[in-house]
Amino acid sequence: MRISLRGQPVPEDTDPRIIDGKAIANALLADLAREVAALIETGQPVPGLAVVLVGDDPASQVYVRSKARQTVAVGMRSFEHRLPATVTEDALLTVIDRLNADPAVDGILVQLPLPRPLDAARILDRIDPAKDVDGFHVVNAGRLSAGLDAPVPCTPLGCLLLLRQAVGALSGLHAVIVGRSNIVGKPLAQVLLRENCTVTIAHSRTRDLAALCRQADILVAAVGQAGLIRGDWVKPGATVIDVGINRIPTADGRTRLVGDVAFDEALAVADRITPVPGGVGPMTIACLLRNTLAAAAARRGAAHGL
Ligand SMILES: NC(=O)C1=CN([C@@H]2O[C@H](COP(=O)(O)OP(=O)(O)OC[C@H]3O[C@@H](n4cnc5c(N)ncnc54)[C@H](OP(=O)(O)O)[C@@H]3O)[C@@H](O)[C@H]2O)C=CC1
Ligand SMILES: Nc1nc(=O)c2c([nH]1)NC[C@@H]1CN(c3ccc(C(=O)N[C@@H](CCC(=O)O)C(=O)O)cc3)C=[N+]21
Repeated sequence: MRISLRGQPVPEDTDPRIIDGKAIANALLADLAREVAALIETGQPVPGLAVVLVGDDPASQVYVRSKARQTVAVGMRSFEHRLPATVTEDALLTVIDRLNADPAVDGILVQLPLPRPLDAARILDRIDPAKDVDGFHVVNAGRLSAGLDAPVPCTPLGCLLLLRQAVGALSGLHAVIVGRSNIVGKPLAQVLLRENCTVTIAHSRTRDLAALCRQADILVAAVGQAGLIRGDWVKPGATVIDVGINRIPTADGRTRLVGDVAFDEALAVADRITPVPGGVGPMTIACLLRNTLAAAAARRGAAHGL
């Protein structure tokens, strides 16, 4: 057993190459709780986050519950709106209009994916951009890509904060992002460009993905395919950020969560790597609450220290 400087035994599974997203998220949540308390102490109303869940997708229900619990834990108000999968687009838009007009609501999140045939783009674009804590509104996405002030979508922001801790200065590094969705790949590319990385975005039509990945100083996987990225796709010394969340069956008939990266293989080659679970996932929720506090402070015209 290893012994730390303070004389405490170090658990066998703390490998300094594994980026502890859970611990970094908890530190961010503790900062947020202090900031929320300070805001309330100045006599300002308690910040509030509304989450809209349509349908009964079990994974979405787990996330929404976890978001509500953590919202309350940092001292904010949580409003949950559950609607049946059969809700009409007009009825859903009416709910958004009500939340836009509600002074107790600082942030609005519509959980994705939405059941068919609801048009996600039309619904997201109805959210008041000032309350768009996901940063998915077309105006906010446009502002981010134009280099203007905008809320950074939660998962890309979480990746950035992990990279700053793990790598430090990012300028000049080659980042390869596998995945080009509007919620992860594209906004993360904007964020890393802003950090002066050289950014390559890969997707399902990319030729010789393995050779491309091997050029990456920072390799981000946001695909949704368990173990797609193999150890020999990773450049020695690279930092690997695994955004993927895949539930795979185990031998005993249960399921377990894995990322898009073959973790043990990549750990043997990479300098630093995020695990799944306990990597990007917890950061996503902490960043959602950070964006909510920022929206609340902006709506109140108050400065905040984050
Ligand atoms: N940890 C977290 O907080 C979050 C995790 N996730 C997880 O991240 C993953 C990605 O999510 P999301 O961005 O919404 O997914 P999407 O399904 O919207 O996008 C997946 C992307 O991966 C690309 N792709 C698919 N197959 C391959 C392949 N074989 N080779 C290269 N590229 C491929 C697709 O390419 P093309 O565009 O050509 O189809 C697409 O651009 C999922 O596992 C999701 O659960 C998502 C959000 C938050
Ligand atoms: N409007 C919207 N905004 C989102 O940000 C959004 C969304 N819709 N739809 C779904 C995806 C996915 N997502 C995750 C959040 C937390 C974890 C998370 O906390 N994961 C834990 C494990 C949780 C578990 O055990 O299932 C971890 O990785 O350690 C994962 C994934 C946010 N998303």
